[in-house]
Amino acid sequence: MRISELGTRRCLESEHWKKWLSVAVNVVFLLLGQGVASLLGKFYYEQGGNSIWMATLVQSAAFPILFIPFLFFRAPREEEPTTTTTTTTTATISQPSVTTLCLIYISLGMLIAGDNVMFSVGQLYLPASTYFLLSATQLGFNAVFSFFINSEKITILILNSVILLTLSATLLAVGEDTSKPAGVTKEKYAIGFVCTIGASAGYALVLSLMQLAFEKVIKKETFSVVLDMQIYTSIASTFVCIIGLFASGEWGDLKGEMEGFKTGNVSYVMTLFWIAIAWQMSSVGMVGLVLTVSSLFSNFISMLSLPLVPIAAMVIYHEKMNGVKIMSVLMATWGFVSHLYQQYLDDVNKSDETRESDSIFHVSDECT
Ligand SMILES: Nc1nc2[nH]cnc2c(=O)[nH]1
Repeated sequence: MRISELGTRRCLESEHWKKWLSVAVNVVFLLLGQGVASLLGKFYYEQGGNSIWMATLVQSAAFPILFIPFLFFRAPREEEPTTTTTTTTTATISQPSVTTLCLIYISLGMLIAGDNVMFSVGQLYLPASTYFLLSATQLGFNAVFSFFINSEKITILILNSVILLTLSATLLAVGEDTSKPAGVTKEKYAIGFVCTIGASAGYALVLSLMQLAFEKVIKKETFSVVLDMQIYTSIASTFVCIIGLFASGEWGDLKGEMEGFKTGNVSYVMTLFWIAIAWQMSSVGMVGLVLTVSSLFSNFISMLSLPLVPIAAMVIYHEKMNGVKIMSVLMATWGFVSHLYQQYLDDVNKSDETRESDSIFHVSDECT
């Protein structure tokens, strides 16, 4: 083996480990962020919070905290097209125009705002059991969108993991509170029902479109691309929420909501503040996983946080785990391992293909 070939192989291996490390970090961000946001979101509603637009606004409004990593990881914008070198050819990857990027960020941001508002309505109007049941459709929607929009192969392992996690989320509904939240009329219940299905489909659509934008337009795999996507879509989404907050008249009720909050004013502000931070953390993980793995995997990890919440409640509040919840956690774990194993097989296949193409000595940007 030539020394240069050995160097390239080592470099490819190090890229491979970097990818898996980045996947692990994104999984932790998404699980932790989504878990904390869900627990605190529940607390907000239980303590007397009932502003749909405020609950939606906090899902995107803390984007300015991302300016800190943005300054460190910002890649200088290339003026020239990026070139990828092989020994035989020099491929040119053209950069998308600013107009194209703006259109992508604004439309995704508006879709995200729509999803978030439906997500908040569902949580406010539905009992936990119905909410879990309906949210369980999220992965099914994503499998369909991934197939049609992202041309993903739905293998037996992926299908197995989708079915297991859907069942796991469905099981969580058993034994949960089935009574309508106080003050929820039949009409509001129906609205909550439709909105939760809409949010499940909307979230899956957003993730698949984001993957499409990364693969077909942005064509780069860096942390700065994740930050760009998260910051710019959050700006658009926050803008929509502020309009909604004023247009709905909820703005005028916020003072009363804060004063009526059972644990006090400071607790009200702190709850919203930490919900907002947790959503940013979760969203960075969510976008990062769409970029490094796929929209389906990202949605899968979002859903995984559902059965993990009872475990967190057991550790933090010493709540009892019943048999059904244990089953739900075991199914989710099996589904997770199944999905991860598919990723591993895909990775091995990719490495084999790269090795084969070593004969024409293809070298990625980082390894030249
Ligand atoms: N519908 C929906 N919206 C979200 N926003 C952030 N996470 C989720 C999720 O799991 N489902």
